[in-house]
Amino acid sequence: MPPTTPLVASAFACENVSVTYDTRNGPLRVLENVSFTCARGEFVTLLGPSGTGKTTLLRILAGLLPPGDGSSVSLDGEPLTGPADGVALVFQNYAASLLQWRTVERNVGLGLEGRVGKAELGDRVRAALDLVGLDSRRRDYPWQLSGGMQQRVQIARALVTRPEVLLMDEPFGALDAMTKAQLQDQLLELRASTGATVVFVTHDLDEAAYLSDRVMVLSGTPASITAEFEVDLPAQRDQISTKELPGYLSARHRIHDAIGALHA
Ligand SMILES: Nc1ncnc2c1ncn2[C@@H]1O[C@H](COP(=O)(O)OP(=O)(O)OP(=O)(O)O)[C@@H](O)[C@H]1O
Repeated sequence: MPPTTPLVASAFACENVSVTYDTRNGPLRVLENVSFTCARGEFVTLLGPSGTGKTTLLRILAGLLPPGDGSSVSLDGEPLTGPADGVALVFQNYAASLLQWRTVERNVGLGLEGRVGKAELGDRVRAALDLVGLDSRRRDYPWQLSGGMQQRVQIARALVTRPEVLLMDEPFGALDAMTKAQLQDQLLELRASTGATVVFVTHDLDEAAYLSDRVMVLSGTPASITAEFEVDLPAQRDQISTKELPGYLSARHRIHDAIGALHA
């Protein structure tokens, strides 16, 4: 019998990821036997109380932190041994992530400088800025932009590398509700047009229900995945009508119950 091939290949496969930090007060076990796979093109959200290890897990997926002994993490079937090509990170703190003395276009082009010719660099930077609606502001400096615009610059900087995977750590956490909703929709459009895999960290359960294909709740000390479910919604989402669908309400309830159970 021929070997069975999965319908959708895994982007990430994590097995028994455990992390212990050395701290002044001795070893701190943060993650314990975290195992999951994430399919290519999937939008997976990590949710959980502050300090449970969501950023730690994202840093492992980014290849910035080695998984502990006995753990394995692979990307597209290859063991992850460091930062991989095709993986981009977006942080919550856009102001600290952008170089304030460089123009918007020179911030966006940073990761490509010296790697592609000048003409290609210019074209790709403009295309990325166009995707986030900021081409007209390319000669401005970050400090001349609103918070939402600065976050879009950070997203453009990730997109310019044409990532297959976007790792996003509370990217909209510091934004007002309207800007947040706009950027959520832009992210869904970008993801639909690029087919990128997204691993997204948030504290916002509405955001998790609206954006995700799957939600994983991380909790405990040390933390593990204590709840996980699919979000049953059409790929095309809308801030008003999607939030009236039974699939959205049910996802919201389930996340609420999973988080609520943590405080019981
Ligand atoms: N480099 C480090 N050295 C020592 N301890 C660390 C380090 N990085 C994180 N920690 C600790 O590990 C735990 C998990 O931190 P992490 O930032 O991964 O949590 P989080 O779930 O992302 O938190 P939040 O939701 O507040 O951003 C915390 O107790 C934190 O203090």
